[in-house]
This record gives sequence, structure tokens and C-alpha cells, in this order.
Amino acid sequence: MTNASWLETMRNVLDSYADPAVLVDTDYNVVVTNSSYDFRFGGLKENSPAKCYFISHGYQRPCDLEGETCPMQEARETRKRASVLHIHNTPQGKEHVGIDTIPIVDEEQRTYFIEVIKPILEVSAEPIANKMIGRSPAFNRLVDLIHRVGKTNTNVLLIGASGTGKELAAQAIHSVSPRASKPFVTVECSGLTDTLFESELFGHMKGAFTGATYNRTGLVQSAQGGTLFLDEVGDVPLHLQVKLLRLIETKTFRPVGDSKPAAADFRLVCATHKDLPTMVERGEFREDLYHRISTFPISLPSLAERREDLPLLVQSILLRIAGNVPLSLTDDAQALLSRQSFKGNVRELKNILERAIVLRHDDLIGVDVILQSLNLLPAQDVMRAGQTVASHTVFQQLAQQKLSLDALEQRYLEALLQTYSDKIQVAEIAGCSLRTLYRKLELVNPEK
Ligand SMILES: Nc1ncnc2c1ncn2[C@@H]1O[C@H](COP(=O)(O)OP(=O)(O)OP(=O)(O)O)[C@@H](O)[C@H]1O
Repeated sequence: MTNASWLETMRNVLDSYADPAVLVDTDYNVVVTNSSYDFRFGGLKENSPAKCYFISHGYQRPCDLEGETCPMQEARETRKRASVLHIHNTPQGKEHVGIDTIPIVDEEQRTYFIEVIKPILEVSAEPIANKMIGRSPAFNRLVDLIHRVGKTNTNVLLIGASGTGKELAAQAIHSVSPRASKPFVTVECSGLTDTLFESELFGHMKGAFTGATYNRTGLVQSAQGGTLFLDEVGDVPLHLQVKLLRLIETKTFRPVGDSKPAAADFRLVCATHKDLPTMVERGEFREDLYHRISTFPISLPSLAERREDLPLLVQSILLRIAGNVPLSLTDDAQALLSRQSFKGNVRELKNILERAIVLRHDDLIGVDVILQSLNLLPAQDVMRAGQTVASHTVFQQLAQQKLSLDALEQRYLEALLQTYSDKIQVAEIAGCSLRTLYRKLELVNPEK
């Protein structure tokens, strides 16, 4: 078979994939594309380099030289299928894609690679209102794990501080799973009492207890065929944990007042902001239950760990809250936000922006509005924000005076002396010896 006819055959092979797929040679040239690729990405452009790294990323050299993993390298070394997550440039903007690379050899023993490109539509690298947003390395690692585990039936435990997006991640796991067309049901485990726990989860029969005037379907039944998401699983009281364990182990449950057990069919995803291993050590959480639910633990990065995503998140949240109004932040306002510590993560950012939208003068939100939004925070946070704000304005004023570092140092030492007349204390605060302090002050004011 000539090379041309082999490539023709490969086009037919690639067309058997529903997802976009390409054939790449060892020199990184894309030599064949399938119909799905042509439809989604517009096919190969004439007179434009057909190197995979240029087409997908705009790079001038292979991905591994640009600090990204190259799936071809791994497939070449192992001679097996390799999977990676990348962000590709596409006509729709930047997109997260899962790439499966399979090595293949032609009749003349030349190696090629089939790359199947699966767009991950549950997340977005562009500002879109209703998706899980991000493109930082920490976020991409999370997406990779979600994408890999999503396709299985494995129990997942999402661990992360409040507001890091655990519920969104649970929904994304459900959406990439084979159960996506079935229900996603959330159980809020905080504040569940004994009676509520059983009747909420398992449902009840009419007449099972006073006030049970109708048959009620429980959440486990509602999640049939889909995903059951136990939010704040660390809040389930110890004495109820055994009931949860029984449900997970036997995959059966009995509605309150019913004599017959029913079969449950759900994929389990749990979330917690608590340190479950320590709770296990303290006897506050059952060890057997912990091992059952944590088959595949995923830690969600805090907003501080993915600060690069802040501008993107700001745009998406503004879009989400204000819909069609084209809101944006001035550079100063964005810079002020990026200095916040965001203990409440994306939820805190969302609240600040929601307040800013209410307080704004026009569609370009300035630093004054963000300051005001921060100052509406409760007392402890006000102090934190206030410190940032105060230092921000003082330093900005100094910057406008174009002070040199020496002049700034002298002014600061003078201010310290005015505030604390004890020179020893001033030297201590300034982190220098008394002699240095005298020397520096003499420089400022020789008659001292
Ligand atoms: N990556 C993200 N992109 C866009 N919005 C996000 C992202 N992560 C979180 N959010 C938003 O932040 C808010 C909090 O997210 P979510 O409820 O999923 O967090 P959580 O970790 O489950 O919080 P908690 O533990 O307090 O229940 C939601 O409004 C959610 O839409």
C-alpha cells in the first residue's frame, strides 16, 4: 500500500471516532484529520504550519519544551496509549481537552500517533457564566482528576475549604460519567437529625409515624441510576454513620415503615471541609466509613493556590451576576482584589463582586467601589481588608511623590521616632542596631 492510500485508510479509521481525532507523525506534523475534527476545529489551514503544537497552542516548539506534558513522548517511550489534559486554542477560544494518544506503525515500520481529542465541556478556560472556570496549573490538575475518575464508578471524596467549588466539582464528575443522563441528588448532611436522616434519605410510608400522611420518596431512591452527593459528610453524627455505612456496603435501604428493603443504584460522591483522618483518630468518624467513601480522594485548590485564575473568575462572575451588562474592573480594582487572602475562596470573591455591582457608579468598577465592598465585611475581615486598603493608599500616595528608597527610609524612621520616642524601641522595630539608627538619622538631620 502506498503512503497516500495508507493515509486514506487512516482517514477512514479516524472517522470511526465520534470525537475529533488526528494522525500525527514523529515530527509533530498533523497528516490526517477526521470529519469531527474538521467540523469542530475547521480542518487544517493551507500555507500554515501543520505542527500539532502550533495548531493547538500557537507554540513554535513542542509542548514539552514549553513546560507542558507531550502525550506523544510518553506514547513513544511506553509504546502504549497515553492520556493528558491540555488547554487548546480553538475557534471557540481556549478549551480544556482530554487527549488520548495511541502509537501506530505503518507497513514500512514508520511510527505515527492517533490523537483523539475529547473536549471537556463541564469546565471552561474562558469567562462563561455557568461553568467551573479556571486555567491555572492547580485547576488543570483538578480537571484531569475529575475527568479520569468521572468515567468510572469509583467513590470520590472531595476535600477542600468552604467555597472552593466542591459542589461544582461533584456536578462535573456526574456530568462526565456514564450516569450523566440520570439524576444528580445532593444530601446536605449538616444538621441531619435521626428522624430526618432516615426519612430524607430512605423515604417513608404513609402512616409510618405521626404526620406521615403520604408516601415519601427518599433521596437515595431519587438518585436511582445517577449520583448521590453527600455534602459535608463529616457532619453526619457518629451514631448515624453506621446507617450510612450499611447503605454504601449493601446498596440496599428500607423506607421508614416499609418491611421490604429496596435496591439502591447510585454512584457516591462525598465532600468535606473537615480533617476526616484526625476525626477518625479522635473517634469522631468511623474508620470503616472513611475508607469506604475515600476510595478516590481529590483535594480542591484554594483560591490562593490558583491566583492566576482570579481575572478569569472575576469576568465570569460579573457575567453570571449582571447578565448582559458589560461590567469590568479597573486595573487598580483588580490589583486590590488580587491582594486579598480570600479565606472564603470563590464564594467570598463572588460576594465582594455582588456588593460591588450594587455599589458601582458605572460599568467600569473602580478601586473605590471595591474598597467599599470590602469594608462591608464583618468586623474581623474589615481589619484584614482595612490593613490592605490603608497600606495600598499610603504607598500609592508615596508612589505619586516618586520618593527614592533612601528618602522613604528616612521618612519612615522620622515617623517611628515621632510615634515611639524611645530610640532603642525604634531601632528594634526598624530591625537595625542603635548605631545604625543614629547614623541614618544623622544623615537626615546632622544636628541630632
Ligand atoms: N472554579 C469555579 N468557577 C466558577 N465558579 C466557582 C468555581 N468554584 C466555585 N465557584 C462558585 O463559588 C461558589 C461556591 O462553590 P461551591 O458551593 O461549589 O463550593 P463548596 O466548596 O461546595 O462550598 P461549601 O463547602 O461552603 O459548601 C458557588 O457560587 C460556585 O458557583
